[in-house]
Amino acid sequence: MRRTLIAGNWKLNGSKDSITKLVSELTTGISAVSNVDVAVCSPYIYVPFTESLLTDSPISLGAQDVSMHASGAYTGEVAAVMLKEFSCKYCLVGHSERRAIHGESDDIVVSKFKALKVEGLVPVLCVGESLEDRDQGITMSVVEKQVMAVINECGIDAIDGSVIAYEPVWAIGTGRTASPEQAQEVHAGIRALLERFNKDIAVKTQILYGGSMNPANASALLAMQDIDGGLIGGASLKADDFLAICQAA
Ligand SMILES: O=C[C@H](O)COP(=O)(O)O
Repeated sequence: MRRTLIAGNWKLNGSKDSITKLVSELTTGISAVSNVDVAVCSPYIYVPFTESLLTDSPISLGAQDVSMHASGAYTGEVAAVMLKEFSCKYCLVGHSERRAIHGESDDIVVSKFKALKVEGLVPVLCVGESLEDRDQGITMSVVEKQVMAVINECGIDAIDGSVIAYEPVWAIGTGRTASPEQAQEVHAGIRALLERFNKDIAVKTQILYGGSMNPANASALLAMQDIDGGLIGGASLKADDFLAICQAA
């Protein structure tokens, strides 16, 4: 049986003060949550600070991005081995904001995915279609292409121990959520794709939904058969909302 994972993506938000308050509220409230894996993905600069605040907490730490390189003359980059040194368990790769704003291609996403696997971090591979893609009826082929980029280069075994997050671009930060049925259809499609290569890995892999998930819609989304958790943006910045989503799971 797959465990549920609720991961907060703080994006470019926070300060020492606000993170101290948020993590304090989360670590207090998390005792009421059971049978759910919970993680927060901090901005790089606050990773060590967040690590110290999470000491002895069941909440795992994650990062939002990683360099495809292990070391060297890559100004401004942060390597997977560095994230590991500060207890990051998870790291996002291929978030739509990085694909769209920073021009990250599938090739770059795959290289980052590989860099994380080398260091034993859990990549959270983000995939999803734009509104235009959905209107053209090509949602599944867009998502399959993004997942296949990793399988073609790294092999299906690399998906084992990784997480996939389906995030329709049109639902991110817009308040517009995919309906549970729309999300389930894509999640089932992703699982069917994995199953073509390896049934066990398909059954084991956690597939998260992301895109305006909040306390009001979380239960219905998380009740769907192939939705194994959430990647939460805006609502992860408010402890009450994030904890309510964890409880809904
Ligand atoms: O990584 C999180 C997603 O981009 C969802 O963000 P959101 O919950 O603010 O829509």
